[in-house]
Amino acid sequence: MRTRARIIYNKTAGREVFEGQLPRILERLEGHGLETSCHSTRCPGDAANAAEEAVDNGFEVVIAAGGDGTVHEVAGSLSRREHRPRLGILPCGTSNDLARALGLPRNLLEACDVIGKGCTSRMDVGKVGDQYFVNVAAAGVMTEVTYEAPSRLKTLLGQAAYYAKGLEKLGSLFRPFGIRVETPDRVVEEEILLLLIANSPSIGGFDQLAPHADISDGRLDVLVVRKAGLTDLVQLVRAVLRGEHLRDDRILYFQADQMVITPKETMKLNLDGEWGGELSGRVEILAGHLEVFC
Ligand SMILES: Nc1ncnc2c1ncn2[C@@H]1O[C@H](COP(=O)(O)OP(=O)(O)OP(=O)(O)O)[C@@H](O)[C@H]1O
Repeated sequence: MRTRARIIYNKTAGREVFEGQLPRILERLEGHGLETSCHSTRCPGDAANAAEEAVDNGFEVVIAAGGDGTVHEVAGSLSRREHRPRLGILPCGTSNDLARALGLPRNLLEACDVIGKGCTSRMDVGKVGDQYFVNVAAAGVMTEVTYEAPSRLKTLLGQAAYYAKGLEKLGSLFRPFGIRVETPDRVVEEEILLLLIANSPSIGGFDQLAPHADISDGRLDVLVVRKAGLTDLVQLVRAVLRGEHLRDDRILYFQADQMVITPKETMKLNLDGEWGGELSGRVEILAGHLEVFC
């Protein structure tokens, strides 16, 4: 019996290279003994619905082809279910943070081979309220930029779109916000600029922003940038690029498997680069929740 796989692809992701390669991708997966069928997403949110349908229809493998936004939607739908098909990823987005954390090849045919060879491992999934994330939950400075950079602009300009949108918002970017983060072994209560709760080390194209984050360690890595001025931030970005930011007093970094977040004002939550509602409530890690080809 051939394994039934459903490919859910976002043709608007990254540099829109996926559809042109689709015949070769299908051929490659079929060559590995997979019986494949496809769904092209029609709009934001459609990948989540398509993944729900794939589970209902008994597919054993669901392949997310796109960037982190597409993987976020697919992984979220799988994570909600009791019976969870294996997750494959064909990275064709702009940042592809999760694919990089998993060490997947950027070449789509080679990524098909990873799925075809059938080697998998268990991956942790983060949960905030009733929503899921695979890379990062974030709030504060710069995080609003990612979901406000329209996907067409991101496709055309790649990473530059984030920065273009960031510059446009400079005025409001550096406003600190009060927050309380309570984990089983600490309480952080102060004014901060940025909160990152990371499951993987690569975030927004920065490879080592949360350097100790591991997709399968059953823990979340919390990186807090304390209230700081523009000059401090410039120094911090330099420290990030040198991989020295964890030694900086303006940064707090710790690990936890659960926490309760209470912001002092309404804050937007960004999940894997997508709009995630309002920040607050319980955040936890679901250890080994998804089986992923890697
Ligand atoms: N047919 C579509 N038209 C417009 N937007 C879509 C469509 N299908 C999906 N989307 C949305 O496109 C957005 C971007 O997708 P995705 O994250 O996969 O690519 P990316 O932004 O290029 O990559 P990355 O997140 O890795 O930087 C997501 O918010 C997704 O919901």
